[in-house]
Amino acid sequence: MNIQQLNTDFGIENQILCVAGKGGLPCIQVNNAKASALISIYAGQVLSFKPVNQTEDFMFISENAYFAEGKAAKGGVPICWPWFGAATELDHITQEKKPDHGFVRTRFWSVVTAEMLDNGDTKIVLEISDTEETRKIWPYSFNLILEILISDSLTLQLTTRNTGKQPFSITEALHTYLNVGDVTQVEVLGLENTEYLDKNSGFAKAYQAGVVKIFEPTDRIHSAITHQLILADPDFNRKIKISSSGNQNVVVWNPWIEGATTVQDLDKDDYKRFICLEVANAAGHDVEIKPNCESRLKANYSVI
Ligand SMILES: O=P(O)(O)OC[C@H]1O[C@H](O)[C@H](O)[C@@H](O)[C@@H]1O
Repeated sequence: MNIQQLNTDFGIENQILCVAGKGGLPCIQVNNAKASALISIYAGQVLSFKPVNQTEDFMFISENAYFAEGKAAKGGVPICWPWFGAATELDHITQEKKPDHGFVRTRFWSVVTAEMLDNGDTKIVLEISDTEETRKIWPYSFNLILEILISDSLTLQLTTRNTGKQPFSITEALHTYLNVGDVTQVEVLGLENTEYLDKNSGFAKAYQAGVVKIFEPTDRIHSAITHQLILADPDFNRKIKISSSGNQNVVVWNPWIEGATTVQDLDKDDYKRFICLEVANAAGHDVEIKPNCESRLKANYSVI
C-alpha cells in the first residue's frame, strides 16, 4: 500500500494524514477540533481515540503488541469476523485450524472514503471483500464495511453484506480494549441481572447479579443484555458509556495476573491497564445473512 498515493487520494492538510505506523503498516491519523484518532488500514482497527478534553486515550495498546503482517495487534478495536473466538471446524480444504477471531484482523482493508463533515466530525470508511484466499478459509462472498466517526465520541458501524448466492452465518465482535487506570478499581454497569457463559469454566452458565468487577481471570459472554454499558474508572476519574445496536451479547475479558504472564504479546502488568468490553454476536447467537442482504453492528463510546 503506497502511503503517498493514499495521501493524494484521501489526505486533508492537518486533519487526515496517512502514515506508515508501527511495523510500517499503513495507518490514518485523524485530528479535528473534537478528537484525535489513529486507525490501522491493515486490520481495519482503531488503535487510538482521544477526545480533546481527555488526557487519557480510550484505547489500550500493549507495548508488546505485534505490528506485522499476519499478526493481530493487541489493543484498540480488533474486528473479530466472521467468527468470534476459536473456529469450531477445520478448514474444509486444507484441514487446518482456522484463525481465532476470524481473518479480517490480519488482512489489508482498503480506504473507501476519508472526509471532514460540515459539523467538524471526521468520517473514515474502510472495507474488505472476499478473495480466492479468503474463500479457501471461509467459502462465501462478502463485503464488510467499517464506518468510523470521530467526534466528541467514537462511533463504529460494521456492516456485513452477503454478495454471494447462498446464505451464510457469522459471529462477530468489536473487541474493544479500553484503557483504564487500574482494572481492580473499575466497575461495569449495565450487565446486572444477566446470564453469561463463563469461558474459564468450560462455558458453564452463570448469573451476574450486581455490577461487574474484575478480581480474577474473566472471560464471559453475557446475553439478554441491555444496549448500554458504563465503565466507571475512578483512577482516570471518568465514565465511558458504550451504547450499541445489532448485538445480542457483550463479552467481558481480562486475563488477570496469570493470563498476562502467559500471553506473549502482553506485559505482565498489562492486565491492570485494560478491560475488554466487546459488543458482539457470539456463542450460539449467530447472525444469518441471506444473499443481497446485510447486517449491522454498531457501538458508540463517549465520556459522560
Ligand atoms: O488473544 P486474542 O486472540 O486476541 O483473544 C483475546 C481474548 O478475546 C476474547 O475476549 C475471548 O473471549 C478470549 O477468550 C480471548 O482470550
